Amino acid sequence: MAPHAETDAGTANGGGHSNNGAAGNGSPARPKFIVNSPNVVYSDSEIRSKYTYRTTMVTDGEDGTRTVTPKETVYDFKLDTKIPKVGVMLVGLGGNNGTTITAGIIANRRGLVWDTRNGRQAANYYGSVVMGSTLKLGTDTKTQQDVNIPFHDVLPMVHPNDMVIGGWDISGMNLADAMDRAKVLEPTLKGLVRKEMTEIVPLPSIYYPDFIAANQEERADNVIPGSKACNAHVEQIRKDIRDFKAANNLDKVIVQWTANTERFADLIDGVNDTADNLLKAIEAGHEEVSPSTVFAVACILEDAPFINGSPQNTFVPGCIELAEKRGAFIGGDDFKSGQTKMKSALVDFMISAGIKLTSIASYNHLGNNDGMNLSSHRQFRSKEISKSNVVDDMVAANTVLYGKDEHPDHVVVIKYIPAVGDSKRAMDEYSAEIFLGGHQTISMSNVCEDSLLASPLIIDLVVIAELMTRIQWKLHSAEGEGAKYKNFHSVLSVLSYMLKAPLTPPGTPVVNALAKQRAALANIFRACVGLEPESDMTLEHKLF
Ligand SMILES: NC(=O)c1ccc[n+]([C@@H]2O[C@H](COP(=O)([O-])OP(=O)(O)OC[C@H]3O[C@@H](n4cnc5c(N)ncnc54)[C@H](O)[C@@H]3O)[C@@H](O)[C@H]2O)c1
Ligand SMILES: O=P([O-])([O-])O[C@@H]1[C@@H](O)[C@H](O)[C@@H](O)[C@H](O)[C@@H]1O
Repeated sequence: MAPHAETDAGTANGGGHSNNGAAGNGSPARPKFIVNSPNVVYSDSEIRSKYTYRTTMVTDGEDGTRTVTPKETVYDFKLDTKIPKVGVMLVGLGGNNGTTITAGIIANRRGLVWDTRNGRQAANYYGSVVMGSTLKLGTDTKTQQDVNIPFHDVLPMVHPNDMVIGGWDISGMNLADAMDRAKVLEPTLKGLVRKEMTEIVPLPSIYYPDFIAANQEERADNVIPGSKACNAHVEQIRKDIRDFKAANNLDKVIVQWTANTERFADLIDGVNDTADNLLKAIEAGHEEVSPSTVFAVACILEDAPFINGSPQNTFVPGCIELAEKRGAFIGGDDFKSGQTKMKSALVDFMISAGIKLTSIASYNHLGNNDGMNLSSHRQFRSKEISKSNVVDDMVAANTVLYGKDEHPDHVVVIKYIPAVGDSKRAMDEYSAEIFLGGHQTISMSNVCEDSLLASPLIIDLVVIAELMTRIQWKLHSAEGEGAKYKNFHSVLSVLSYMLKAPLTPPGTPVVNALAKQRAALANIFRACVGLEPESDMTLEHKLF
């Protein structure tokens, strides 16, 4: 049966139209709700709020006493409500994730419906926290029931249907052929988007063979001359960003690395320890500067937010310092899509329930190109690190179960088995000690369609990173220079919910617990419109 003809945009799940009636054309978006508070002021182009941030400070006295003091800090937030026209440039556009998210946005934008063996399937954005989930706004005054709204409606955000997609790949294959190579999408859907996908050809990219597996060489037919870092590469990438922005009449460009996992770069004083040294190392063609770091530097210099969806240490200290100096935004590392997302939720539940997790055996096999790249040890090592560190904060927080430096055994295994393609098989075993010497073992099999789970995260990372560029803050009591509104720190740790190895501002703690990450996201956005964090205390249902 021929693929169903496209339907009106409004009929597909999740596809829908742009939000707030402002389709990324820079006009102010109509808020989905109005906060009735003296602390929130709306204008044609901004929402300003006064927000009291309440924390608790703990002081341990030398005599062993512990004093706990509530602390209040009053902030002013300013949100630019004009939704810009946003372009997304993917490094690795021709890969499984790149082709899948591109086809997915086309399908949603056009409201496509196609035949599958289970019947008709409408386009949707399931798996995107922004487009597929809700958050509690408050309590209905009449029914006393929770009022939940789409996450996307809490603040004016870019709609993925309005995003313009482009990018680079060392493989010059057009996206229709690359989509076939990826073997992720249903033929009926591919048939409906093939024409548009054929017209998208990745820009040539930089290729330094030593950083990815040798088995990737055969696809490297679309490369910019030069096999190590140089200023010309930085300038070419910057020009590509400017040209893409101009050609599509964009207000902003966000760049994401969804190219192959690189080996870790050695951290070398005098090379990548400071911003100046890193720029000099690139100019000198130092062989320890990776392609992903060159992309990051180019984006920082071009003031295009750069997000690393892979586990390598793109953000060497000099790169972070450069972003801080220039007030550019960066975020990473490594999309948290299936096996690790489940791990961070399960470990959070077990340890916070007082169950002493003693070992995690985390195995998976997959057969896509990512898996082939990871079959090379140095690239696997990057992934092993990001998949292994994801429980550290939860273990360290429970000193009842774990002594100093005590932690569960944790083994990560990834095997490449071409036959299963993108349909990764994850098998995990969690062992734990329970009451009175008992033991609990949880064995889990989790078939993760890798690209269909990871691609919606690309949307979340873009939408939230873009939103963060429109939020500024200052201390309410500040005067003089301090009274100027400032951006959030360059390192967008607010993106951690979508990432395995969250990058945080130097010296600040890493939070991997999934529920905490999501709560931080939701409550920061609530604060921008003067709303208290959702505490889930529901005293109104307990005190009457
Ligand atoms: N579930 C997931 O798919 C998932 C989850 C977490 C992280 N990741 C990471 O995301 C990345 C992409 O995953 P994928 O499944 O799409 O992999 P993929 O191998 O299908 O795609 C990677 C693409 O990057 C291209 N590439 C390699 N080096 C490049 C360079 N220097 N410049 C431009 N393009 C380059 C390759 O040609 C390929 O097309 C991988 O690093 C993977 O580890 C994926
Ligand atoms: O599912 P998850 O743990 O988030 O992460 C995935 C790994 O399990 C898989 O082995 C790897 O190939 C993917 O790139 C991704 O990193």
